Amino acid sequence: MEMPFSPSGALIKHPFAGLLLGEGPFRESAVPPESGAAFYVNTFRLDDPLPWKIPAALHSLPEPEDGLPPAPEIRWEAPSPDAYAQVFTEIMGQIASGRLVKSVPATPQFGELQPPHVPRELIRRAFGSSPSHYPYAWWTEKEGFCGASPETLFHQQGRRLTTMALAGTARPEDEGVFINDDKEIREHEIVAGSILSRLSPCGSVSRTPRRVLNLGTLIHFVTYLTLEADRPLPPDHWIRLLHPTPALGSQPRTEETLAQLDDWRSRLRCPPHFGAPFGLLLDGDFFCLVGIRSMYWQGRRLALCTGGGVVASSTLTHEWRELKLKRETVRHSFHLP
Ligand SMILES: C=C(O[C@H]1C=CC=C(C(=O)O)[C@@H]1O)C(=O)O
Repeated sequence: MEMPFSPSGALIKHPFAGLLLGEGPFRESAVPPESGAAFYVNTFRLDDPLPWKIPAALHSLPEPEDGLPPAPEIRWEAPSPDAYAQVFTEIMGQIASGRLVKSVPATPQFGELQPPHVPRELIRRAFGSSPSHYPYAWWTEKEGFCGASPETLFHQQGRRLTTMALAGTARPEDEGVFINDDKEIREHEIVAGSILSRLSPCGSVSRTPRRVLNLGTLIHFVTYLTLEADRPLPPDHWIRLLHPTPALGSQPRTEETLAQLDDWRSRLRCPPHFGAPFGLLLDGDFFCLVGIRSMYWQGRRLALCTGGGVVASSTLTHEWRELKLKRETVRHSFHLP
């Protein structure tokens, strides 16, 4: 497939409809359209007043053929552990004082894409990732982002909402100890329990037992949850109810803990869209990803951002290694060295 792409666009892989490309220019709206297609693009803080982006045209793209052009050269800078170590210490202090149970600091590695390549070429490289990943992208002429996320915030079909708790990370070869690791189990159960308690007042909820999701280069714990809602509610309601789950946000989630996380993220220079909901509304069906495993760009400057859950038993070295492991996974999903 030739690389499109229109000067502005959006792309997502939908579980049933496949790979869909929205071509700009987009009409922006505070509310979703009654019918047709609209992308939902917002920041982690949900501060875009017009998050519904209605494309000029929507195209279905064929499954990617094999074969990619050689990888573009990217000059990566070594990520600096100092700011991360400082934030980690502050989070552990908040946990020790009982004000916080969990938080998810996220930090980027910066790089410079070398000419003649442009970052939009990266989008095509994320298409061919495994069936457990959903490629997504959003771009204008000057900036954009692209990733392949294994995490859905929810999929809304009528009154049914399917969602997941995805948290707890290890290398696939460590699965034997991972499944017995109290810290990873606790990190996961904080997320699953929080989603369950947010959804329970809204209807009848069921959850699967915790299991291991193998993504090839990483494993996670995953729990799937399904809600049959008592009444139909618009996508924005569910976005605000669920985002951020403690897989990306702080537990407990209060104005104060959200503001604190915002401060940590900006000190770590985390891109504003990292971990935000990214979705597609298609005639009443709304599929929404959590925007992780991604790269962000302005001009040729790139940021590859990753985060990881911090709980009472976390250690700095372990967390720093996990961020590195996740960055390697992102590079792998973009077929980059
Ligand atoms: C925040 C990220 O991952 C989340 C999803 C799965 C496992 C996670 C973890 O174990 O910390 C994170 O909650 C990321 O990849 O940047």
